[in-house]
Amino acid sequence: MATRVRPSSKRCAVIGGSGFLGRHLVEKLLDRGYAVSVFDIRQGYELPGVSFHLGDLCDKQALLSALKDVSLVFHCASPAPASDDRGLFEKVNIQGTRTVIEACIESGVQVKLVLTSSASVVFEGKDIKNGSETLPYAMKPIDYYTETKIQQEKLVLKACDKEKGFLTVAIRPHGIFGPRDPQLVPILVDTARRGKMKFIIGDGTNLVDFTFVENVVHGHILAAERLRPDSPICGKAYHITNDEPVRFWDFMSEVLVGLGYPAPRYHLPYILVYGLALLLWLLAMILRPLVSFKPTFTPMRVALAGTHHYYSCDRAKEDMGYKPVVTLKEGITRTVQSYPHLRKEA
Ligand SMILES: NC(=O)C1=CN([C@@H]2O[C@H](COP(=O)(O)OP(=O)(O)OC[C@H]3O[C@@H](n4cnc5c(N)ncnc54)[C@H](O)[C@@H]3O)[C@@H](O)[C@H]2O)C=CC1
Ligand SMILES: CC(C)CCC[C@@H](C)[C@H]1CC[C@H]2C3=C(CC[C@]12C)[C@@]1(C)CCC(=O)C[C@@H]1CC3
Repeated sequence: MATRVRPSSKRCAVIGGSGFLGRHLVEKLLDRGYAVSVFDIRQGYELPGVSFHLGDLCDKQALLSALKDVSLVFHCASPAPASDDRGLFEKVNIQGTRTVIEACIESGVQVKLVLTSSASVVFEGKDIKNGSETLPYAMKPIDYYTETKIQQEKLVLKACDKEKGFLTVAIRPHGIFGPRDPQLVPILVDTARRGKMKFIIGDGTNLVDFTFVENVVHGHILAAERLRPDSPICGKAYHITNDEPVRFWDFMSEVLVGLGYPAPRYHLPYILVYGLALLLWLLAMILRPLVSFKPTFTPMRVALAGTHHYYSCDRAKEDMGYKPVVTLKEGITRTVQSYPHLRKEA
């Protein structure tokens, strides 16, 4: 039988470390003196102190070699939420997460696993105001992404086992934004460039959480460093946001105007746009064998744009001393400045 080596506490692995959040997390971990192994299907960059292991998280052998001598694992890999490939979400988020758990348990004596979940696991397209972690999981998840994020979070929290020395925690961010984000700002600008950002869905007063990426990273590192057998955070989920709910359309307008595009002005009734988005989504499904088109206004995006959904961070404040490190205003300024290539040309 192979001898088990107690891993170095300053070596950690980031699964999905080539992605937007993953790379910000890797950079902060390096600053804090960790040596980092990145496991991802692609290598997005190079950094001193980081070793890359290319592979699919569904492949246990590949994972085991990346997790060698590692005592702390962050799992922030996922297919893009905009995908409609149900099979891929099930394979990566559910089967893949099972494989990650097995690999962690097999790889060491004491391993901590920090999962990036999502506050959307409780969102069903209806208003949520200051929602706490006691809200039940969505009974009717709004898309495959959310459906599989729920299963993923359940698997990770259930696997927490102090006896076996396997400790887990889930971080639930919402609406992550910041430099190098491949989704929010690029999709917004693309929609504006195609002349489709003229309308406000609903009355425009709905409050939403957007979270600057460095605050999400801060929440992950606090959780990792406080995850001990005697800590109250074992096996629990934590909302991590900017703790500054903002009107969805004010946030969008500030980013658009910051990049030189006009803010949306005309109002459309929520129910009308949601109905149209649903119809388009159904059409895209039916016609998929013949033509392939991806509607910009998906039912999920319309629901996110037209309802209140903001979450309480009280549990993270109490159990881990969480406090956002960058304000929303500062986060927006830094984000806008980081996208010179997306500015409207004069
Ligand atoms: N972006 C957002 O607003 C929010 C994101 N999240 C969660 O945060 C996490 C990180 O998201 P982002 O950084 O925005 O996404 P991203 O798409 O930039 O990064 C995901 C990374 O996972 C990797 N990956 C995908 N499938 C893989 C596989 N089978 N094996 C190994 N690596 C694989 C990708 O190559 C990519 O580098 C995800 O779990 C996502 O569900 C949660 C709440 C909000
Ligand atoms: C076309 C416009 C109506 C909206 C453009 C902006 C959107 C692309 C983003 C606004 C809120 C974002 C968001 C996510 C993705 C990008 C947005 C829809 C998530 C779905 C990403 C994954 C999650 O876990 C939850 C996020 C909620 C907010």
